[in-house]
Amino acid sequence: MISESTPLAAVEQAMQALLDDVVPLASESVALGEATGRVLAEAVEATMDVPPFDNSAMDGYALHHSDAGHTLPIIGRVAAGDSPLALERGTCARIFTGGALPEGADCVVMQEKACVTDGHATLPGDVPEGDNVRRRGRDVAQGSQLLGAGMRLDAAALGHLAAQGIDKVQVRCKPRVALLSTGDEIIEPGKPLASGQIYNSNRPMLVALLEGFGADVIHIQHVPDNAEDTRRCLREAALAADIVVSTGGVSVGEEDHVKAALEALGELNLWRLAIRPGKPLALGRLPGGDGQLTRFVGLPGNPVSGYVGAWLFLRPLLGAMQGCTAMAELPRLWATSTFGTSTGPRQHYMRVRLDFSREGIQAHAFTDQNSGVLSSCVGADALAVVPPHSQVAQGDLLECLWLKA
Ligand SMILES: Nc1nc2c(c(=O)[nH]1)N[C@H]1C(S)=C(S)[C@@H](COP(=O)(O)OP(=O)(O)OC[C@H]3O[C@@H](n4cnc5c(N)ncnc54)[C@H](O)[C@@H]3O)O[C@H]1N2
Ligand code: MOO
Repeated sequence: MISESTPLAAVEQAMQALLDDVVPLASESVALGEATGRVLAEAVEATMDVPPFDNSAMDGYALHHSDAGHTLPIIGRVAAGDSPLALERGTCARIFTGGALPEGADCVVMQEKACVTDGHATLPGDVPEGDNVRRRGRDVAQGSQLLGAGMRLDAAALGHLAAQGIDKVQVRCKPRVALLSTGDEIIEPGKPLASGQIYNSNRPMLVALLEGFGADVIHIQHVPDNAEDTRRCLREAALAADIVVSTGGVSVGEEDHVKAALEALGELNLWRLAIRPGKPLALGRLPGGDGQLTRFVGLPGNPVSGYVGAWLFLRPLLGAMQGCTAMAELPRLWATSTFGTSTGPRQHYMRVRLDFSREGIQAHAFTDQNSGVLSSCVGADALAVVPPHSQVAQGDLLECLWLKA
């Protein structure tokens, strides 16, 4: 039984509880145009050479290198898309960038270096074999692995697939996420605020983060601050989702019902972490619709706690469900601190802006690091990790988790 007297858990324990038993979701075939950010479910093998034929890298004249230094008759013309022609020794062909190299030619002289009169080109001497020629298979060799399983498809990877003529890819299904906002004080933007109420800043922020991590946010709901509604909303949310994420209501006050609802409906695996911000994080499982257990991540209500918690916990969980190992950890870099600070028992994830220069990287902390101050996340490049019970002085090296990956 996890209670207020249970010592605060470390991040490593939370990661274990979070990722325990997670297996990648099923896969589906999607059109290449819809595949940005999706994760490959299987490796893709190259079925053809790229480029598929030797071709010219320049607009100019194709010849055999042994004919360099001579004046040659121009016997043909090859634009990109034309079928290749054949060249006899002692002749050359007009060729354009991307045009198929004629049989018998082995180099291209760019037009700026040729002198053309009366259908003849005078070409410079000493043109090496292969000059300005893009060889067949130089980029990709048929039979080689084009992309590995678990790769998140970015712009270059999509281009690489298209160059093979591929128009559909087998990718992991998007994890379906239900997002609940708890709190009687929380009002949606666009509606008037009564006194004591605040706008729901967590919702659009988390939808954007979740979608950026590859999720399909299928269910969004507001949860009133009472035990019965909290149980009902959690139960309903878990039916169709792979993950239920909630914000708020997870601390120790009598208006905080999430932990108790989770314990009543499913299981609480971990509660309260030695981190700042985000101490009252709750991890567990809820009964899903198909007899499976749906993962539950209860983020604290403070917007900065939600923001940091999403990067630290939701990103690796969504990565694991999509079979993407690159999402398991945020990229780390080391930066020189421009500030001093000290920590108590909780590891501090400070929002910093990084300056890159020839001298190295400098980390500037946002002045107010309180977990209610969302402006500390706006424009933050990284989270500087300050371990528990430690001191940081100006000039010290700080480990930073890069948020722009
Ligand atoms: N006696 C104690 N009190 C608190 C403790 C503690 O250990 N002992 N922990 C504090 C810490 S640390 C945090 S973090 C907060 C988190 O509490 P909850 O997760 O229960 O969150 P709420 O109380 O519901 O909300 C906290 C704060 O955030 C605002 N909020 C909530 N949802 C949203 C939203 N969707 N958009 C914008 N702002 C939101 C809410 O109004 C509160 O101001 O508990 C401390 N208390
Ligand atoms: O752990 Mo809480 O997020 O600091 O305010």
